Amino acid sequence: MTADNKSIVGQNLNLIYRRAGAEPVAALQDVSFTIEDGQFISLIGPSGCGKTTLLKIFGDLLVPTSGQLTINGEPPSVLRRRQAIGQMFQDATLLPWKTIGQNIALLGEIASRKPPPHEVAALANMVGIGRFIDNYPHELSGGMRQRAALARAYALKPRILLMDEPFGALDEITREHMNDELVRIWTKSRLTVIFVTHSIAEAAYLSDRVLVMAPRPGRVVAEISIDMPREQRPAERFGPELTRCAEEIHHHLVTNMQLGNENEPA
Ligand SMILES: Nc1ncnc2c1ncn2[C@@H]1O[C@H](COP(=O)(O)OP(=O)(O)OP(=O)(O)O)[C@@H](O)[C@H]1O
Repeated sequence: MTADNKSIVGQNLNLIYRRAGAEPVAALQDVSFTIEDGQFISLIGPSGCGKTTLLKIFGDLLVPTSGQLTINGEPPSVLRRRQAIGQMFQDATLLPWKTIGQNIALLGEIASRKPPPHEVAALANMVGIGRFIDNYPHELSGGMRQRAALARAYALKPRILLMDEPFGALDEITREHMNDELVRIWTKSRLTVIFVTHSIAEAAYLSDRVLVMAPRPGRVVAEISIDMPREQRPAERFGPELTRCAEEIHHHLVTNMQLGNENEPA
């Protein structure tokens, strides 16, 4: 595995949570991968396998106990200081007293790079909520609030976008629609996406590559490439090729499943 400046490289990442009076938890053990710049990667695995922990290492919110992560040749801390890491969560986390436009501009404003109104309007249009720029979050549906959160993340022009189950709270059809919207927007920008999901179908549909994880200790047990061209996927959502990929993901999840107690030491 070689580190170059056009990829994200994780080398033997270990993360142990330690708390006084409690058994240490091996949240990640020897996790290694190479992700090409501009790829769409999903992390999937049962609860407690370390997906959020890994995402936090990408976002420089946690430092690995040992091992190294470099993003385009630099540690996550450098990208974070440059505001080059965008984030999106299951909850849109919009400020309720600010309009959608103000929410989209918020992170830029905090970073002293407040986007001008035409840029905010372009971002809102990009995610399909241009008409709602002066509305407040409570006036929008869950899917529309997630669109606003996506525009807010894009406002900083990040190189990498970390998404932690962003569509997990949406109904199935809205989620499918948001998947297509995300692909449409991502295809134009081609930033690197690390996407955490519990949905096998979503992982197979969205990704260039899926990292399947298993718990106790948290580790990557399989990497599955999805080679189907993007433009074919909407018509092939339930077709044989994506179904075969979903079955492969399912196989690795089930094979590595440990029916254990979350309270057991790793
Ligand atoms: N701050 C912490 N202190 C101690 N243990 C923690 C801490 N955060 C997470 N853990 C433990 O580390 C392991 C991995 O947690 P993590 O949240 O990364 O898993 P996950 O795959 O994202 O789970 P989920 O799908 O439920 O969100 C779990 O056993 C969890 O209980």
